[in-house]
Amino acid sequence: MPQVQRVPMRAVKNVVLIAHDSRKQDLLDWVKYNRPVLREHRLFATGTTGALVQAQTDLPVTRFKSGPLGGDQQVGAKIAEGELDVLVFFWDPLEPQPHDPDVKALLRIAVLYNIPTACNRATADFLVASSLFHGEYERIVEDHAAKRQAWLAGQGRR
Ligand SMILES: O=C(CO)COP(=O)(O)O
Repeated sequence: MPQVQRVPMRAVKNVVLIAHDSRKQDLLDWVKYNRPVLREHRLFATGTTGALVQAQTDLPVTRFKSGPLGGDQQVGAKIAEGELDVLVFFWDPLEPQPHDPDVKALLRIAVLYNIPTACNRATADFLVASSLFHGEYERIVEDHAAKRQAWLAGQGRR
């Protein structure tokens, strides 16, 4: 079984924003509403989503290619390299996409690397309100990791 590398956590998160066309307005509304929190982090996006975020907010965004042109695959590769921390991906649940295999691959990689992933506004709201975006998550998780390590040692395991 291949091992997934655990990457050190960053306090300033690298957040990637992606939305399919029918959900772009939803994502833009969410970004505008949460601008005060998001401006404290680094934003990334697929091509068209990123262009819209840049045009409608003053938030700096690092853009990958457009999703259908390989952008989802670029994002997946960055996750595998430990360079992205949070995925906000408002994908379209009603229409098939020409690049559906890329969408599935990206969602798979996000699960594999334990990336907090929001696919709708309710979940995105929970993430942005959570300790993840406010610098507390690292401490909570490190505490948990230390306790688990001690328990494993007590069991004679590593
Ligand atoms: O297709 C996408 C994600 O699968 C999004 O790509 P765009 O941001 O370029 O529209």
